[in-house]
Amino acid sequence: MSSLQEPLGMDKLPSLSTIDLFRRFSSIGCSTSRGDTGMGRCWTEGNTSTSSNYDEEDFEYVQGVFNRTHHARDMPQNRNRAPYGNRCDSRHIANLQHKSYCNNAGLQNITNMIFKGIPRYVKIVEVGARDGLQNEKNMVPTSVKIELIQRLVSTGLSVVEATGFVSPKWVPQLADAREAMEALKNLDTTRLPVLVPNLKGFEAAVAAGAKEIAVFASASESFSKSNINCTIDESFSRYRAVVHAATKLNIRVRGYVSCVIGCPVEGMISPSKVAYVAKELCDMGCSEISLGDTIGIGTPGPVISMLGAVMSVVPVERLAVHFHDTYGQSLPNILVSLQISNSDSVNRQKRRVPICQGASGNVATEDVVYMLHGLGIQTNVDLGKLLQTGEFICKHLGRRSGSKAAVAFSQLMTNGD
Ligand SMILES: CC(C)(COP(=O)([O-])OP(=O)([O-])OC[C@H]1O[C@@H](n2cnc3c(N)ncnc32)[C@H](O)[C@@H]1OP(=O)([O-])[O-])[C@@H](O)C(=O)NCCC(=O)NCCSC(=O)C[C@@](C)(O)CC(=O)[O-]
Repeated sequence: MSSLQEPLGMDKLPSLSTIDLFRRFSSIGCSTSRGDTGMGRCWTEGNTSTSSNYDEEDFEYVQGVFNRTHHARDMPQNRNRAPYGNRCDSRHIANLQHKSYCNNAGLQNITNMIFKGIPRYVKIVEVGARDGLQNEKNMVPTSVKIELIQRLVSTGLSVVEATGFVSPKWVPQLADAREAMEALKNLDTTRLPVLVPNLKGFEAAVAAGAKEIAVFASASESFSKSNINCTIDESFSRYRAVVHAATKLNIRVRGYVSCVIGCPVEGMISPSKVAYVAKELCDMGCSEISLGDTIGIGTPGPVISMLGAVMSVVPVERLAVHFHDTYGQSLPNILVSLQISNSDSVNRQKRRVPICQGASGNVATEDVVYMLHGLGIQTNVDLGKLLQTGEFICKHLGRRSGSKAAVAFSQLMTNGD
């Protein structure tokens, strides 16, 4: 998760502040549902109630229509809350957003039209503990990594990539992979894949108790050589051996493709090259192919072209996307990926289960979950807990949260009282 990085360009936001934007956005729903205006009142409803329950409206997006349901929900009465505590819980935020849509007929029609076909559930593969931490200059203590993963698991995430069994000479930050896996061996409710570059890494991963692995190829020849010291075709030979060994042990293998949009050395990468690498990984037995915009150069147009090419050779239900946020494009890229992977024109026969990967070290998973919940898309992730987890790791790294959702929420907390 990428609360690890400083927010990109937060100091260059337009004059309208985040809180003002949020107030404007949410006030439609607040005013019509309770005859009140402004965010402050909306927050107060759930938190100053003297009753232990309050009525809550849920909206479910089913086949192009938002359905409204009522239910009572326990609410704590204590207003001394954690920074991203109860008032920022994801259901509450999602409700506010749904109210905004649903209480305005025009907006609702537009939403239904634009998001027709968007999935109701998105699986998030969290990669912060590996992709986020691998580039940290200062060594992060193993105990902090372990606590980070435990906290991520407690948010409800079903897959948390834990570490990598790569060369410690190349990636010193992950030199403690064995110790980390040892400490996590009892976390059997959650899948904890680990990155593996070759058979040596695979053997070390299995010995440390890994039950799922990920191999990583590239669509750029130059990136392959600089990252794993071999050509793309050589990497296929290595990975075939790894997948073969993994299959014998019933170990699931994910396959990454890096540089799916562009490469720092080669420039733009052709969609057909990405499709070729993705298909090779798929054919050798990778159960899921994660398409990585490693340098975050993608925008929705090229992403659509790339996905179009890949989906013509790999079943869409086996695809995941992994966007870095270098130029602030990750959220639109995720959204457009979900839309195209569910579009009627893609495949009318199969039930599609698109997967979104919260790419770490860059886009914050908090921001992804915030966006998805705002659209009524389920993730199983508790946004409040995720924000606290982001705060935890940022504190250890000695930096501000890079999550825009976290920044927005802390401003809301300050202004809401
Ligand atoms: C692939 C290698 C190992 C080749 O590294 P090499 O130096 O070419 O390997 P070698 O076979 O010549 O061996 C050199 C030494 O490394 C050892 N070695 C060999 N393999 C291992 C291993 N698995 N674990 C530990 N040690 C290993 C080996 O035993 C030997 O030790 P020595 O005899 O000198 O003492 C190296 O280049 C490497 O580890 N690369 C990984 C780099 C990395 O992790 N990069 C970040 C991944 S992020 C990414 O790719 C993108 C992604 C996935 O996040 C998606 C996206 O963002 O788009």
